[in-house]
This record gives sequence, C-alpha cells and structure tokens, in this order.
Amino acid sequence: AGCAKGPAQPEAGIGADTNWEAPGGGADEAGYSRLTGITPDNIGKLGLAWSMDLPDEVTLESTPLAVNGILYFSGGYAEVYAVDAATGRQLWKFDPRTWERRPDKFHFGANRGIAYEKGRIFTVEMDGRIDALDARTGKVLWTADSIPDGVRNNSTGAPRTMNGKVIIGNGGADLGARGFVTAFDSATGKFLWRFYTVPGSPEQNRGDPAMEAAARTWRGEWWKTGAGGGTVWNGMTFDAEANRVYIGVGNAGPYDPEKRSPGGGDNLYNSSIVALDADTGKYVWHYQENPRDSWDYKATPNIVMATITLDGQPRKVLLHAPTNGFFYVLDRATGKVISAGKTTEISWARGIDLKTGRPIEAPNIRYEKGPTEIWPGTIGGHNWQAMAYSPRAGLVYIPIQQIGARFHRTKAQSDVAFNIMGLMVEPVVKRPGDGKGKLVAWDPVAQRPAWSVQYDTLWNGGALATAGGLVFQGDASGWFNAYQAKTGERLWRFNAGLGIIAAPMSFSLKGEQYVSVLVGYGGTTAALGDVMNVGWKYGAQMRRLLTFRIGGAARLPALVPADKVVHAVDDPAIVLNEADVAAGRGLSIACASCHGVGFASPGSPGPDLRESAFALDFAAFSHVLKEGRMENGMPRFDWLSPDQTRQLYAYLRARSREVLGRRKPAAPAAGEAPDMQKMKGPVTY
Ligand SMILES: O=C(O)c1cc(C(=O)O)c2c(n1)C(=O)C(=O)c1cc(C(=O)O)[nH]c1-2
Ligand SMILES: [Ca+2]
Repeated sequence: AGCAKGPAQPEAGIGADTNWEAPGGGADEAGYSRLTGITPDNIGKLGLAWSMDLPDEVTLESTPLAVNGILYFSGGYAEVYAVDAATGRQLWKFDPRTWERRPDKFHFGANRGIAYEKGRIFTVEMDGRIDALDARTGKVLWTADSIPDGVRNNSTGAPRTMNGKVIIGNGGADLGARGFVTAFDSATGKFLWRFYTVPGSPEQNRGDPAMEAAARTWRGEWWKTGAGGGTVWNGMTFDAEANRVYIGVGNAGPYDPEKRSPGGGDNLYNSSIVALDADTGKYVWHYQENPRDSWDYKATPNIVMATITLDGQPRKVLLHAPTNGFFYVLDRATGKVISAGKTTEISWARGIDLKTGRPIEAPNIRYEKGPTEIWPGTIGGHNWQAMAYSPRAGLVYIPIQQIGARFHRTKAQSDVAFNIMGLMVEPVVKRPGDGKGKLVAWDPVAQRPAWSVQYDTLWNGGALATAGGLVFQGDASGWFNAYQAKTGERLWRFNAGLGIIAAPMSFSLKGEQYVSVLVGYGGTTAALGDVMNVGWKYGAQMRRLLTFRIGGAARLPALVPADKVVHAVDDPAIVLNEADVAAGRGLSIACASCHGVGFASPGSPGPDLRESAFALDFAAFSHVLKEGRMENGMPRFDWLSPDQTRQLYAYLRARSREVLGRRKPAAPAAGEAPDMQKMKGPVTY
C-alpha cells in the first residue's frame, strides 16, 4: 500500500498488509495494518459487509487471522473456524472436544487465538494439547502435549510461530502453578525445548545457569510448597532478526510473598520480560518489572517490537504496558530500560529508577501493616487486550483500566471478594475515574499521552491501528469505535449489541480493505463482579464475528438490550440452615470464575444463578453439579460430597434472598475460606 506522504521510517516488515497472519498482525505484535483504503475521509461510509452468528460461544478473546481470502479464528474452547472472508460463509470448523478427552482438565476458559505458518493453523486446547491443522481442510496434521501430567497449568493463550517452530505457554499462576513455555517443530510436532520461568528444586536447577541464578532470588523451599507462578499466558514476540523470542512472564503465586519466599527475594523470573534464543530456548536477558510481585502484576500484555527515534538515533526497542500501570521502553538487544511513564492511577511506586531498572516503591505495599489498597488492582492498568502501535502516528494505543484492589491477609471468606490462599483480594472503586476504562494514545518518545478517550465501562476491547490514520476499538457497552489516530476524535461507531473485548484486525481482498472483530463480552468478568457488569445476560445476546467495508450495507437482527437488574428467584418455603450458608460461602469460590464471587455474576461467562429457576430446584441443581454440562463449559463437580452440595445450594438461596431484600448480607469477612490449592477438580481463578 503506497502512500505519497510516507512515514519517517520505511514500513516494510512492520505490521500486516493483505494478510493478517499472526495474532498481533505481523511478527512485531504491533496490531498495525499498512492498508490505507479506509481513511478519516471515507469512514462515514464504513458499514457491515457481513456478520456470522456464533451461538456456541461465550467469551471471545481472539483476533482472527486472514490468509489468502480466508479468516481463521478460535472460539472459547480452542475450536477453529475457517470462513470465506468475502461472504462470511463457514468453510470448515475444527472442534477438539477437549471435554470428552480430558473431562478432568475441562472448565470455562478463555482462548486468545491461533497461529499460522506455511499452510498450517495451530490451536491449543485447555489441557495444553496443541493441534496443527491443514489450513485448507481443517484436518489434524499432528498433535502434541505441551503440559505434562500432574501439574495445575492450563492453556488459554495464542501460540506463536517462529520460523519453523511453534511456541506456547499456559496459565495457572494464581494458584501457584510453575510457568513454562514449550517449542515444537511446526512441521512435525517434534518437541524442541522448554524454558521454565521459575526455578525448581536444587537438583533440577543444577548445571542450568538461568535457573541457578533465579534460585538465588528465592528463599525457603518453594518447589515443595506449591509456590511459583510466572505463567506465560499471553504475550510472546518473535524477533526474526535476532532469532529471539521475548516472553511476557506472569505474576507470582501465591500472591502473598511471605507464603512463597519467606523473608525476601525478587523471585525471578516472575513479572518479567525474558529474551530466549529461539533455536535453543536458552536465556539471553531479562527485565523484571515487579521484583517480589505481591499483587498479581504480570508482564503478560502484548510486547511490541518497534524502531523509534530517540536523541536523533533510531533505536530498536520493545514497547510494553504491563498490568502494573507503567509504560516501558526497553532496549531490544540488552533488555535495559530506556524510559518508563505512568499510563493510569498508580500507588505502588513513584517511578522507575532508570539506572538500576528497579521501581521506587511506596512503603507497606506488601500489606505488611494490615489491609492495604493498591492501584492498579489485580486486573491491572492494562491487561491482555492488545495495545496497537502506529509508526506513522508515532503513538501506542493502550486499552487502560482504572481500578484499585484491597489486599487483606485473612482466612475469612467474603461475599464480594476472592480469598485466594489466605489473601482476600477485593476490587476498590474510590478515586476519581475508578471503575472506568480509557483508550490512551501514548507517545513513547515524549513519554506522555497525546490524547485519551474516556469510557464509562472498565473492561473494553483491544486496539487496531491502521496506516489510513485510524484506530479501532470495541467497548464493553457494545460499540465498535473508530478514532482519528492523531487526535482521538471519534469518527465512526457501530452498535454491535454486546460488549467487545477482543482486538480487531484488518485485511484486504481484491484491493479492498476490510476490518473484522469478534463480539463476545467475558473473560475475567465474574471475578470482578459488579465493576465489570454491563447488563449482558447469559445467553441473551448473540456472539458474532463482524466484518466491515466501505459501502457495506448488511444489518444485524434486532438487538437485545442490556439489563442490569438482577431478576432473583426464591421459594420462601425453603428453610435455610445458617451453618450451611456459611460453609457454602467458602465453597462457592469453586464456582466463582464463571458464576461470580458470591454468585453475583455479570452474566458472563456463566449464568447468574440467582436468576435461575432451574437452580432453584435442588434436584436439578445437584444433578448439574454431578454431571456437569460439559459441552457448555460447565465441568463436573462430582468431587463435592452430598453435604457440600447442600451447603452450596443454601448459600445460593441466601444470596437470592439478599437481592430480593428478604435477608441481610453477611458481615464482610464471615466464615472460613477453604484452601483453593487443595480443592479437587478443575478450580480456576
Ligand atoms: O496467572 C495466571 O496464570 C493467569 C492466567 C489467566 C488466563 O490464563 O486467562 C489470566 C490471569 N492470570 C490474570 O491475572 C488475568 O487478569 C486474566 C484475565 C483473563 C481473561 O481472559 O480475561 N485471563 C487472565
Ligand atoms: Ca494472574
């Protein structure tokens, strides 16, 4: 795509063009399209080309790939759809049916996308199985297991291809799982290498300099106590020139550092970007954004490779906005920090010391002196919703959240907060702007925002930047928006009828530019309850893939409006035993990532059970717990005893009555929380 007034730097190799072959567009993960067909001048005529209904889906986080006229994308359970990009007609669908093969590993999950290389599509199932598919037919070419048996990890992130190799990470750090990434030969599925992000036992580390160095930053016997963390569940960027892959390492687990590494230690390589040799998986450098992480702060948001001009010199850098609220520019060759600025409300640090690279921390942030409120909270200032970088505008477009979290060491369980291994973590909405999101256009050279757009909603979509001078972003209230890249002026929007969390992408067909986005509000919404509740009810709004072009005139069927009222149901004849209610409160943590903390769900990913006439019937309730609804993502809770089932039911009934005003909620810290790590079955957080 030529343009008379070209950019300061040539754009070859930056972003994507006709095809969009990687989750972030090009290998640079910039979420940038070089296409110039849609511009501020003609965007008024942008309309829906076609839409595809996805009735089997709930949470949609993936960004479609476009390869030679076909769109490929994953649903919530690693299914892959192949669709004619011109018409939206489905060509094939691959369903791995993980729930049949691994019922023990199956539960609600998210899936953040797929990878492509040389006629092969790669998708990763929840249990870590990677399937290589023939892009023409959807037939399985090979499968391999990326997660060994006997560990708690599960996979949600998109794999990436690296010049003949495919790499995948996994999640589970919130319950202490030990993170790692695995590389396979993309043609054959042969295992090539694995890199662990936290050290193992002294015997395991011996002779491995990266693990021996990391072990010196830990205390105690973490490898025996179920402590670790550092899962690589989202951002990974392959640098073909240096033949390196930069991995974004997740938070430490348990969050409470005294439980994990008593008495101190930075706990490498948690909350770090680590550069690895792509051929061998050997450590090259690391930069730790949060030494001794204690807040679920993760370096997992997407890592963008760019060349920017600093002091008159082009510098090869990495751009990163992790969840801790800072925006980092790192030297790509060495991992040294060049600059760090604040993109949102931050209370845990005053800044980053550029000499040492370490944060200048505020006092008592590790809740040493009792319950402590920290900004950003656990979902972060920026999470997995991809930021985009436009080399033309010189700006990075970051989906920002503003919210705090309260950390409290206690065994107690609450109706409104997770107690995760002895730490109660509660969202805090207190400061001006809390509970809301923004799109921030960050200037990485000047280290300040050029503009920002304020949303009423907190949990919005990823971003796409285009050479046509536009930025696209969906929001939680269901608008798909386009902004002028340099000014932030909103030029266009489309009512998608349901919140958007995924990032859009762009491609061209016969010289014409298209933009596509998946519509499927969800993700970690249930864990945050009210602050992410927009009123989208489970099953009420259709999940969809939308594709736009100039002159597109397709329409969506009538939209079902959001409804924030909880239509609770109750049977006054049921007598509640208070001991059962209290025990059920503790157990309900096992249900919370789908049905919400305290059974208060924002309708996604699982239904709000307080509204369910089905769950009001005890026989039906216990039957579903026992059998699950595996095809719909509801696992079997067959490990619950009959007593525990009754306790969960009692707690649910109590919560319904509270909505109806027939009962007072419990004291903030009532009862005792069970140890999530010791719970059987597929408990997630
Ligand atoms: O520590 C982990 O291993 C881990 C995994 C995941 C995941 O796999 O989706 C998330 C998180 N942490 C997390 O902290 C987080 O905020 C989060 C949001 C989402 C989502 O899909 O909306 N996943 C995850
Ligand atoms: Ca986490």
